[in-house]
Amino acid sequence: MTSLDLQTESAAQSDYAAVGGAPAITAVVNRFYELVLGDDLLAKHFEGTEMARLKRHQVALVSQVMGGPVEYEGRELRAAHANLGITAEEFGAVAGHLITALTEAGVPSEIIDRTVGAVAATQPDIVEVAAAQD
Ligand code: HEM
Repeated sequence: MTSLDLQTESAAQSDYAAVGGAPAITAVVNRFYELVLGDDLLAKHFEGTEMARLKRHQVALVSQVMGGPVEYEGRELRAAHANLGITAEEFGAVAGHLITALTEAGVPSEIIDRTVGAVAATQPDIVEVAAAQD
């Protein structure tokens, strides 16, 4: 197979398939929450959250964003994050942990860019506290 064949093949498959499907995305999401819960800025938001359910929803959401045959059926993101008082800084920290988890898993940077771009677009639904104006 020539390198051109390889390119054509990879362009034709979804990011979901390219990174290794459900097992790979589940591993990334597990690592992502390890990083989030280990971050003092963020951990307080997850006290009392049922993490198994949250991870299931997050796997479905990331899988869908990556073009996988999985449909996210959790709550609307705006409703799920209402009244949590999430700041722009916290949102940025969470996005950073997602980038770290994807990078550690060896996901190619262009797929990381697409995935994080889609996740970043959810910011208006999730952030309730604008960045400090100083
Ligand atoms: C970066 C973009 C984010 C995405 C794509 C995202 C996605 C999700 C999803 C899919 C759920 C599950 C909704 C459901 O249970 O139906 C959820 C719940 C939750 N998220 Fe996020 N989230 C993001 C950012 C954040 C941030 C920045 C925080 C706080 C630091 C946060 C805190 C939470 C909490 C505490 C819950 C559980 C709410 C509950 O069950 O009561 N999320 N999120």
